[in-house]
Amino acid sequence: MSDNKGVRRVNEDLARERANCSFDVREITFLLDGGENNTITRKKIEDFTLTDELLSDKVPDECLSPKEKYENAVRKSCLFGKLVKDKLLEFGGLETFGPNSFVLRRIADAFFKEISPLLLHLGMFVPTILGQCTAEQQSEWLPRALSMQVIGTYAQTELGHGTFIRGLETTATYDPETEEFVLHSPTLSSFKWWAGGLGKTVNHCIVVAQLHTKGQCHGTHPFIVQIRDLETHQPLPGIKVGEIGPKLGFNTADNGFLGFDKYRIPRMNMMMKNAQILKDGTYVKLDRHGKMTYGTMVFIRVMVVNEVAFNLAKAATIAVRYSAVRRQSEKKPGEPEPQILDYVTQQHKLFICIATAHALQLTSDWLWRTFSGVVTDIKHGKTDSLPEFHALSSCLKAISTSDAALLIEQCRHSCGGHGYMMSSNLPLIYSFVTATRTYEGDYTVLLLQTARFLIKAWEQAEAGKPLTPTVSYLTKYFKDGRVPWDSTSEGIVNAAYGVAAGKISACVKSIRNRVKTGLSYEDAWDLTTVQLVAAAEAHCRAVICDVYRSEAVRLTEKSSPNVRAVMRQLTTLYLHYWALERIGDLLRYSAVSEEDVVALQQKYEELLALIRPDAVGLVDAFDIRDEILNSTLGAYDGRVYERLMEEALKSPLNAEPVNRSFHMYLKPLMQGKL
Ligand SMILES: CCCCC/C=C\C/C=C\C/C=C\C/C=C\C/C=C\CCCCC(=O)SCCNC(=O)CCNC(=O)[C@H](O)C(C)(C)COP(=O)(O)OP(=O)(O)OC[C@H]1O[C@@H](n2cnc3c(N)ncnc32)[C@H](O)[C@@H]1OP(=O)(O)O
Ligand SMILES: Cc1cc2nc3c(=O)[nH]c(=O)nc-3n(C[C@H](O)[C@H](O)[C@H](O)COP(=O)(O)OP(=O)(O)OC[C@H]3O[C@@H](n4cnc5c(N)ncnc54)[C@H](O)[C@@H]3O)c2cc1C
Repeated sequence: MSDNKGVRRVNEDLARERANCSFDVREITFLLDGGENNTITRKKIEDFTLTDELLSDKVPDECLSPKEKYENAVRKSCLFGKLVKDKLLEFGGLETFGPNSFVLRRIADAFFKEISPLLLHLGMFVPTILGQCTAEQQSEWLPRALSMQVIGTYAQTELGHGTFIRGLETTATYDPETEEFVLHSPTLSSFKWWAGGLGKTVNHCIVVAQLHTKGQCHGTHPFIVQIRDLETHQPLPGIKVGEIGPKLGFNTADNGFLGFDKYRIPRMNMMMKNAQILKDGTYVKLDRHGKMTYGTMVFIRVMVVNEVAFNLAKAATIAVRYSAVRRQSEKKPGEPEPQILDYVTQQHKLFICIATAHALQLTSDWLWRTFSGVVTDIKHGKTDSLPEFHALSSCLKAISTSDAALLIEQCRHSCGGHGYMMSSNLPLIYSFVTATRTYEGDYTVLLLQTARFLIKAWEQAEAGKPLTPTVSYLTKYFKDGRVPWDSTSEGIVNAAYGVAAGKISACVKSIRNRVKTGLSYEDAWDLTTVQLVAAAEAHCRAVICDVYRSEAVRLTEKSSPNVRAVMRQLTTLYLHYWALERIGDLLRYSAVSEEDVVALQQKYEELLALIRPDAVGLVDAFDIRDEILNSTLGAYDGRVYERLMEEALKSPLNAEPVNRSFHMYLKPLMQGKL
């Protein structure tokens, strides 16, 4: 596939797709990056970080032993960390939580096929110091953490409890004699379990423990705990720490366990922004809201929406490019084999992935802006917006991770057998994203948190009280009756809100009817949880549809007509896809008719045909470099078969023509001598 100057040519089908694309790809890249300047900065950062010297791996990661994989990930984390520290100042400094942190997080995928053992340090340890420490504590810990003298993680979950934080068993008992806390793990189930980097990498850790002072328990609080010697890295006396073993993914993250045997830490190692222990052991609560210590979890939930949007964009890029290169079967006897992208079923599998990646990216940008507003409010002592934001971030985290995991798996299905190859990168992308559905709050648990808020909002609507923005639709749909049907995009968004309102109303009725039969409210709630989860899902879907549609319109106001057209096609496709997926709900809660359903299906199929010529251009617009995609099937040049063979030849099993097992086992078996 090289021309006579040694320049690698692009696969002809891909080249033709690009020549036929109706819009300027860069325009959509700028929209997704949040402006041309962001794209320029991103590309500069990519150029200086993605060097062959740092990235080259002689043996594919997946062919290494678990120990070698981990060591390689540590080596690369350190090289990457140093590079970032040395060079990033040129780009305005290490804004750990600014736009550059998203860029860095994405570039990190080129270094770590799975995950960096230092991710939790930057992703959770540093943010928790920022969110939970006083200014004085920050000035002690932040410089040491940012310069990587102190490397940390976040250890909340225990062997026995993850979801139910109030059930955590690790204790931190204050001793006024020595002005220290005594950390203790009273049971096996109280051992910390899961924290990333804990197994072998970190020397410090944020530990969430039940605070006891003056004979009273004040619930869970966060503490900074040194667990390893800074010189020798040996666990300190009183600390039992190790790695938890192989997992579906995250295998380079050295997730760990940790137990304490009456281990002492100074009083000031309690993170004291929201509560304090005075020297004499007096407990002072500063958090009027009550859940401010859960702040890091809210921050990560916001970040995760962005994470999964990007990972879905990666999977869609791989699957769409591969589908343009791959030819299979014949549509009519004797005709040449078509590109598999020409099968309408393939378009149905893949175009929703592109649209969802856009929907989640724009929703994530909007959520991030909303979050910034909430953080500013909190800085000014206002916590009124927190319940709504907790409900919103909980459901968006749940739905975005669940949608992304399902669609990434769909991308793998759409690549047939080759999608099952590790070298396609689809299995690793899936294993990473499917974990997001669980960590930082399980899917069902978070939707039930949102449902709690929705039921309260319904009761407020009933009482004629004003509602906060994301639930204000409940006032409009409060009265019983079906939502009028209108097949415009705006009409579909309204119907989605109508469905959510109908489902919330049904939950309220169900709980009340159950209470009338003599059940307690808790039991009535519990029996209604299947409906409550569905109501929270419907609410979240309506929010995503609404935000995606309105943000896409706003962002493309000044775009070229062709970009506006294709962006409109994608949003309309998303809305039609979900209307058809939830057609039972629409028939129940809206005035949609049988003819309307037929029209929805027809329009959906027309949209697939309209988007088809631009599909490759749309995934090119994600502008994900080959080093980050890490995929034999998805590289820009489309050299799919060549790359598959090149990677296969790197397998250690191909290093020798005959494996020793032949002489040890097969030959004796063949000769009846075993
Ligand atoms: C080197 C290379 C790297 C380069 C990288 C460069 C930069 C990096 C930068 C960024 C990184 C970006 C992203 C990181 C991405 C990925 C991270 C990777 C891995 C992450 C690992 C995951 C870590 C974890 O999982 S940590 C553990 C998380 N655990 C949980 O989430 C537990 C879930 N459980 C809960 O949240 C709660 O227990 C609960 C279910 C909510 C119940 O709580 P409880 O206290 O029991 O509640 P209670 O019933 O008493 O009261 C409920 C009441 O409280 C309100 N509430 C609950 N939570 C909150 C909240 N968070 N905020 C506000 N209010 C809250 C709730 O609404 C109820 O109110 P009411 O009574 O109804 O009024
Ligand atoms: C890859 C990965 C990395 C992680 N990293 C970290 C880390 O760095 N630090 C850390 O502290 N933790 C970490 N965790 C732990 C993670 O946060 C928890 O696993 C997660 O919060 C779920 O809690 P759990 O495991 O206790 O699940 P459980 O709560 O036991 O859930 C099991 C099932 O029970 C259901 N369930 C539980 N409670 C309810 C309820 N009230 N109502 C209805 N259904 C319910 C759930 O829906 C689920 O189906 C990580 C986990 C993973 C998978």
